[in-house]
Amino acid sequence: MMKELPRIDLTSATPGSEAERRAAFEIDRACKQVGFFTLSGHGIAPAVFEEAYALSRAFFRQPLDAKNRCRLQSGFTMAADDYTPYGYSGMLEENAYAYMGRKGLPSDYVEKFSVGRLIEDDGARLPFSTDAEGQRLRAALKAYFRECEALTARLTELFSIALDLPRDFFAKKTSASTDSLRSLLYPQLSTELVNDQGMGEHTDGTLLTMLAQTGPGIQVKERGGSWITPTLERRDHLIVNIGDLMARWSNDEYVSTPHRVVLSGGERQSLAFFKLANDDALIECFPKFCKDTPAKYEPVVYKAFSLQKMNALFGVGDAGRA
Ligand SMILES: O=C(O)CCC(=O)C(=O)O
Ligand SMILES: [Fe+2]
Repeated sequence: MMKELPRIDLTSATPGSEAERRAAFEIDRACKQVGFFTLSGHGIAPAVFEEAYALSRAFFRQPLDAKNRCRLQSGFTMAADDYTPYGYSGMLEENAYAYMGRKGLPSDYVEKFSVGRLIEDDGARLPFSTDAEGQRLRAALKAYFRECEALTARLTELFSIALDLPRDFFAKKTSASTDSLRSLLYPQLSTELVNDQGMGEHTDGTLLTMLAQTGPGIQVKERGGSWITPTLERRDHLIVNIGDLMARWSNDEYVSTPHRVVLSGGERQSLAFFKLANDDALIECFPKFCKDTPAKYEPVVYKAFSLQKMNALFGVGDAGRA
């Protein structure tokens, strides 16, 4: 039984180096085994994480009516089917089980503040407060978002090496993806709460997810069914997992592993970055994984693949929202 996640260190993994090939091979193995690994040596400065945590925490500490002013009216930025959320969402507003199409299960004890690619445009109208604190939060989340974009670009190059694909394969498939970043605050477990569910068991719909955390809380269900609680040696290390999109693309050779968050003795913050694909990207079994075995899935355009899940989460169609 696995106790900890595989660890990948990128310190010497410069493009073209032997260390890069080794890291690609280790990532490949981790994705087949558990679909999760921890990441160090990635080059994001500790201060970038700490700014994002500190300013998010200051935001969440405000009274509810101040936080409620930082919501998008529609909940979304553009058309009704554009599910890039921006701004605040409160405790028990979302339900990770519903996202999985499972009805009647408890909602999540977590507060979130979300941004997407529009954060890179300083002129974009986004639901931050206009005071100095609001603008500092915006700058901190922008800085972290940009680091996440750069790092996932590097990680997807490692995937392309592992998968015998051209180095720029994923860059082309993700050039206009509606990636998002969510800053999360989980409350301390207390007798006022009806359960210890920070986030119900789910898989991510993503290509990749990168998670930073201030302390343990996420639990990963390994293939045997037992739960691993990963710990990080340092607050600037990351937990990376692949999502349903990568699982499907790899003919399920890579696993999109269920995970959940359990509340405990202290408050916990996390930063979750979700890397997606272009709406028109064709998701068709990587040649490496359908040489000897037939492709399990029909080719699908990413937009069609993702809408089904998002409709369930946001209560469109019959999946409902708890
Ligand atoms: O906050 C965490 O630790 C996990 C969040 C997560 O799994 C998600 O948002 O999909
Ligand atoms: Fe998740």
